[in-house]
Amino acid sequence: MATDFKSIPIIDVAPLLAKCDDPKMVQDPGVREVVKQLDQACREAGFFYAKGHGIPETMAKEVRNITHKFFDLPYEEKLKIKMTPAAGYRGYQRIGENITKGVPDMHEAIDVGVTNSYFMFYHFIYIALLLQVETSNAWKGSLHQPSFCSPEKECYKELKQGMYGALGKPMEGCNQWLYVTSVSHVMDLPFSWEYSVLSILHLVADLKVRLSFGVDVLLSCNIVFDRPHYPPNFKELMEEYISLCTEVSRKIMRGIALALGGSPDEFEGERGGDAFWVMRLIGYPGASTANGKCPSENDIGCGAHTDYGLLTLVNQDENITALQVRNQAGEWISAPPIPGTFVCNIGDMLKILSNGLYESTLHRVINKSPTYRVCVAFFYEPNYDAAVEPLEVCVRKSGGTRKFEKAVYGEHLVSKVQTNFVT
Ligand SMILES: O=C(O)CCC(=O)C(=O)O
Ligand SMILES: [Fe+2]
Repeated sequence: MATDFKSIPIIDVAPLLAKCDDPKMVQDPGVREVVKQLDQACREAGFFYAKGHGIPETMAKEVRNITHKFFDLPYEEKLKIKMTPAAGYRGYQRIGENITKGVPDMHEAIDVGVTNSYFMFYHFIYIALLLQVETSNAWKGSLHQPSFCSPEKECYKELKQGMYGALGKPMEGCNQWLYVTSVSHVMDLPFSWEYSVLSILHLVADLKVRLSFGVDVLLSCNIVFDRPHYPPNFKELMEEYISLCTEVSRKIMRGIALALGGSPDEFEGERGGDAFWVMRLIGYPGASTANGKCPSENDIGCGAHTDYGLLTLVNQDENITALQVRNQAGEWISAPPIPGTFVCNIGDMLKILSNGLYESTLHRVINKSPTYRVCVAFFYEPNYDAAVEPLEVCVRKSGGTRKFEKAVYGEHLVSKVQTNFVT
């Protein structure tokens, strides 16, 4: 339950992170202190700054810099990976395309995926499959929405076709990111024989598909083949960043499990052992003071909302205060950037699991500065098919009444994504 907090606490999570896979972690005085602070912050604000998380500030900054570079690309380039329902809600959303409570948000965004180590292998399989297509008409349909997913780690964690049946269907799709398939993109990368050979093979496969199926397939091939020019080294950086954020989140969640009075692995196994995650790069244009107009409360970068899952790590641009968190009295409390920290907040699923002991607090973004602001938000979620309900220990602690029905995380995500996205 949120209170009338006036500022957001800063927690040094280093002692927790150092010991959190130690079977004796519960007895460690450093861990206990962090757990106590987490409990207070999650009860009172639902928000805290995490310092001592171990992800170097140089890396966090590089991630933001590269995000700036992506949004600096010409609009036509960014549109090449436009987000659509058919693409499993992955890709680029232009300004105003994200909707919060019926109002278009003044931000642009991309949900990012990056190539994993099986990248080359998948590509060769892909090419081989494409070269076979002319022999089977059945491939026509699947080419429109490729039935095998791209070899990326997903912006939304990868959901393979059929993985969760009807529940997973809306989020299936290839992340429209870092598909190193066009010569133009290859030119952006340091020279490598592998990429060059791959690129030529892709072109051959593409040509063969076009000859076989004509214009209809040509369109879908363009979706696959025509990628924007990405800033170089994006892949390696994001891959590493995502894996570090996943690990930091898992460890903080072990502390939060203790804070709720559970065992450290409360959010593992069927609840979060295969945690879904989403990485969202967001760009908020600077407030325009042109034609004498003052930046107003109407220029909402992102309308008041709660996050959907367990824990969010927000990596925000330096020197611009734009994120605001609502306290119980309805006041908006600023969460200015503090170098070396993540702003962390709990999501709807943790609110349910904690039986309301912890709040998923409303927050919003208003960029009143004239400078373009980026934020890289990493959302750590339960397993996609997790049935989430209040933990017994939390029901007991909160007077014995269950305050929430069981919710399936994937359903919650899909309903949110579908209402937040305008086609
Ligand atoms: O831009 C920010 O600081 C936060 C963005 C946010 O709240 C979100 O994407 O859920
Ligand atoms: Fe949020």
